[in-house]
Amino acid sequence: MTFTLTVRDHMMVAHSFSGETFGPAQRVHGATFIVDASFRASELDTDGVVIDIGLASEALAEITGSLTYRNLDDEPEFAGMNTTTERMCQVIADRLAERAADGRLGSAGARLSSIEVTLHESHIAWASYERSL
Ligand SMILES: Nc1nc2c(c(=O)[nH]1)N=C([C@H](O)[C@H](O)COP(=O)(O)OP(=O)(O)OP(=O)(O)O)CN2
Repeated sequence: MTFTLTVRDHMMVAHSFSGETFGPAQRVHGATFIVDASFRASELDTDGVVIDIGLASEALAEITGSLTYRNLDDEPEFAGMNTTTERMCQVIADRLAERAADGRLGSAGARLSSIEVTLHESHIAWASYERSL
């Protein structure tokens, strides 16, 4: 039995990719992603929630806020990395997992079984990454 709570945010970034696969996207281009973060747990807490929506929204907003309006090519942490939709799902999920581990998601952090992040890059394409906690 698994319960899921999902919150949504968005972010706007610029980036370029390395590799012939990407054609014109090897040049710097912009992307506006809708970002969905899903928190999963097998049990609800005594309030009947997986995680408080406000807490989950704040955590996601902190992360998207730290990335938005940036050219990811200029960010040292992404040096040598293609910041694809898939990769950015992993980056955001890992940052949420850090927050679960260090207590910033409150008591939910200890109950969560996994976090899944989905980035919608357009109405026809999206990617997801799920990691266990
Ligand atoms: N698996 C992924 N493929 C691509 C990603 C990605 O993040 N993951 N990103 C891009 C580009 O950033 C952009 O979103 C689309 O660029 P575009 O050149 O339009 O790419 P398309 O594959 O849609 O079209 P082409 O026919 O290759 O130009 C690209 N791929």
